[in-house]
Amino acid sequence: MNDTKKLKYFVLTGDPGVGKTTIIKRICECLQGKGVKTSGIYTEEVRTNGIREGFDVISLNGVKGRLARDQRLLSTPAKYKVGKYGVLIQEFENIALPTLQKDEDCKLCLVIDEIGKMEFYSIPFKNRIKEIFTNNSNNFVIATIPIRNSDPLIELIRHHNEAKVWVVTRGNRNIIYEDIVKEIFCNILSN
Ligand SMILES: Nc1ncnc2c1ncn2[C@@H]1O[C@H](COP(=O)(O)OP(=O)(O)OP(=O)(O)O)[C@@H](O)[C@H]1O
Repeated sequence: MNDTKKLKYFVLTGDPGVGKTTIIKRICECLQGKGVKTSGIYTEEVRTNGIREGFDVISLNGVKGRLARDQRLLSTPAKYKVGKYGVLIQEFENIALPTLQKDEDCKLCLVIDEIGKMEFYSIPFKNRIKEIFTNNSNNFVIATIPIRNSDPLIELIRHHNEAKVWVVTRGNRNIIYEDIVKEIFCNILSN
């Protein structure tokens, strides 16, 4: 029997640093090139002389802020930490939240790379994610989630009946892009 399930959520997971953000950027370029409206965020490692200092959050329209930094680089200790990194919630929210506004008038593709422990220290962000994955909007979503079991909301996303999840590996990261794009267009065009 054919699987005719309608998909709204296109989710990537995989080990840290395997290439998820790189794939999402390619997908966004492709969607934008075909006239699909996109909005959202990427997160990226920040390294100096090869040493990881933290992570930035970058909106699709190029506005950048800090998501987390090595505590030793912060003048004021952060309230929330993940490993050695202090999470800069306000800076993250300033960039991320405006990009994830409701937009019911058109077929918008929201891009959320990533939905994880650091980001969930922001309650407004977590609430918005919950809303995105539990309401009935027109929006499509491309998101990344951690490979390991974590927050119940992340597990809801992983097992959502309107989601397809791809596990990115070093073996498939150069070819998986085509399958994801095909699936997205199949669902966007048939909606
Ligand atoms: N297909 C690829 N071939 C070679 N190098 C790659 C490929 N994809 C990504 N990389 C490199 O691997 C590094 C990590 O890539 P990327 O940030 O996309 O991974 P990620 O899974 O999103 O990481 P994170 O878990 O930190 O979010 C980058 O330096 C990137 O240039």
